[in-house]
Amino acid sequence: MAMECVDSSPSDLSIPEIPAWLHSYTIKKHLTSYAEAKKIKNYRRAAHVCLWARLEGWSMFGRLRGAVMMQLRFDGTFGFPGGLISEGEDVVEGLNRELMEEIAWNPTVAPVTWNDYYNTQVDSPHNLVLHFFIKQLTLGQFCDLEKACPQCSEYGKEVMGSVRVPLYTMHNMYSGLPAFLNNKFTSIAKEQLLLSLYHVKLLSEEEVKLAILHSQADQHRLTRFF
Ligand SMILES: O=c1[nH]cnc2c1ncn2[C@H]1C[C@H](O)[C@@H](COP(=O)(O)OP(=O)(O)O)O1
Repeated sequence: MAMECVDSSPSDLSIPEIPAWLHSYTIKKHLTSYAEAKKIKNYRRAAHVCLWARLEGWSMFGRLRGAVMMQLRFDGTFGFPGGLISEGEDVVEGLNRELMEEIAWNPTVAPVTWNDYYNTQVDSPHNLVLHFFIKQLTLGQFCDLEKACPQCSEYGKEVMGSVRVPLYTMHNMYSGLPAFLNNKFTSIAKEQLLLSLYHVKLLSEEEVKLAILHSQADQHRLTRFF
């Protein structure tokens, strides 16, 4: 018997416009509205969130603009916190539950809500609907969360730790964000990272383009070398 699905989503969820140059690089799966995604049968649903905070200042490596959280997963890839939504579970409730398990998130402090919804992509080969959220925290909340992460129930199991994404590019034009982009990411997490950085204006169009270009340039150098 099919289980009744709880759904607290508002009827007017819209998808933010993605400029063509970014779309071609970041939208690797079928982009769809939340309403359309709800009609898809026999797919599992997952929800992940980019948690970030604004941060002014400089380090010895470059300008600090913000703190963006990703996590090293059990399989050695990077991804955003979140996970599979149980059958019949509301997406936002399921996401907050996953965050409690994976990063010791306290949903009473700053719950992820539908106001943080960003978009939905359908991963057909894997029968997965991927909902993505972007949530801004205060820097204090972000730092508290970083400290709490190792206390989560999945620490050392599904989650090997949280990381801050380096948002600067160093003088060699590779170290920092371009090098980070050459890590292995799960599913569409790398594309979601670039979308998030552009969407919340932590990076300009030019900076996103350069980060992509410099990460690719290094791959080509390595290919030539070997
Ligand atoms: O960060 C991500 N962005 C997009 N899709 C992702 C991300 N992390 C995982 N995924 C995909 C690939 C996985 O098979 C499913 C389920 O996610 P996961 O976090 O592994 O789920 P559980 O924690 O095991 O519930 O989503």
